[in-house]
Amino acid sequence: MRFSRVFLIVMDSVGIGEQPDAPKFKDEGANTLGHIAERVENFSLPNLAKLGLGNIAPLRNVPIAEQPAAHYGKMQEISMGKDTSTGHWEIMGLHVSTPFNTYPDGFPAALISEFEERIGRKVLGNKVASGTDILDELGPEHMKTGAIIVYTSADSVFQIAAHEEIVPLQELYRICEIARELTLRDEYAVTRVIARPFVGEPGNFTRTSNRHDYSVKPFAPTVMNELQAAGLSSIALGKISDIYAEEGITKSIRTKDNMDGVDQLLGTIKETFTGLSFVNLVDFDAKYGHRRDPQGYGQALMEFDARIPEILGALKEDDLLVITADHGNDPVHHGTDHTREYVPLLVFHKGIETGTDLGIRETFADLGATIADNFGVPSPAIGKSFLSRV
Ligand SMILES: O=P(O)(O)O[C@H]1O[C@H](CO)[C@@H](O)[C@H]1O
Ligand SMILES: [Mn+2]
Ligand SMILES: [Mn+2]
Repeated sequence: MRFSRVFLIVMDSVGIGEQPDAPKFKDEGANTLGHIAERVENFSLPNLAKLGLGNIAPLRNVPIAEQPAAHYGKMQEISMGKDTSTGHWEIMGLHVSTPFNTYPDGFPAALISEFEERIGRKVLGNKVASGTDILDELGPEHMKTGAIIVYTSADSVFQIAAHEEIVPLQELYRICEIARELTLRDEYAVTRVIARPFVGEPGNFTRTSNRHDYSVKPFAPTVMNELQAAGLSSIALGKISDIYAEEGITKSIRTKDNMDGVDQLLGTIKETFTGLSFVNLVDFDAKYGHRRDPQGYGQALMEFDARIPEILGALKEDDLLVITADHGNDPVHHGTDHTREYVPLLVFHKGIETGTDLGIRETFADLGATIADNFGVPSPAIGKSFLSRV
């Protein structure tokens, strides 16, 4: 069957157990969904369970559906990275075979001093840190001196934190553009610069939704470029337009949080178009995974689960819904970084009587290949379409 519209939900960081190559990433034993299900009291995901989530892997309180309403499986990432860009790019058909540059010891002194000169402010931090811990540590000094906070992580990110009342947003964005320009040079090759504005008082800082990401462009056309070139819609909701650096996108809408992401997706279901509507729900990752907060993560999953009936009810006969993720972020794992995990795959449309097992997909790109197949646009270089099994 061919579908007029594909609705793709990436639950950011909702992994479903370690991949065979997890030890290479120091992620043996990681299991985002599994550990949340074990740890969180009164955990249940009744609607995702009906779709077949419990058929993918054993999850406490998520029963195996006898007649799953969706096709189900899990996907393996083949790219050499476990960051958001790598995961999303692979979903849309790119194999990231050279890992992005990371900066476990902070950025080179030459880069920082050139940056300081260009922006007319000093830099604090310049190290690997959790984005909330570093505010507690350096926020007060930042407020006193006006020096900005620069930090990174296990990902290829140059993150810039500043208080909205000390560095006005427009200035922070300008500073980020300068950082973007400098770090695009081959010698640095940083994937993303991220503005991390915050508000509040020492000891009580909160980050605002004025976060903004400046990503490098995907190194080759993705399935979304092909959709756009074929005159189809490729609608980006939430962080999607940042992740693909506006490439292959016909319309984009930013979102405030997960529930707004679901609202915006429902908004596009009610519109008339042919093509893709693609949302990233980032709260799972940013608010709970990196914060190592299994309770909060569990609640966020349950809140999302509660919206599933609304989404299914709004779909038309020739719509396809796909729910997946981009990497893991096990909130009980060591450190505060992503984890190398399989991602769940749930594929729903109204005509399914009993969902079938799509197995372990060898690459996330099987999804991009399926979308390309459905719309009759050129297939990506990697990935096998599972459209005939849908
Ligand atoms: O600790 P915070 O600031 O949330 O940062 C996290 O968010 C970054 C971008 O997704 C990741 O690389 C990780 O560092
Ligand atoms: Mn992510
Ligand atoms: Mn993350």
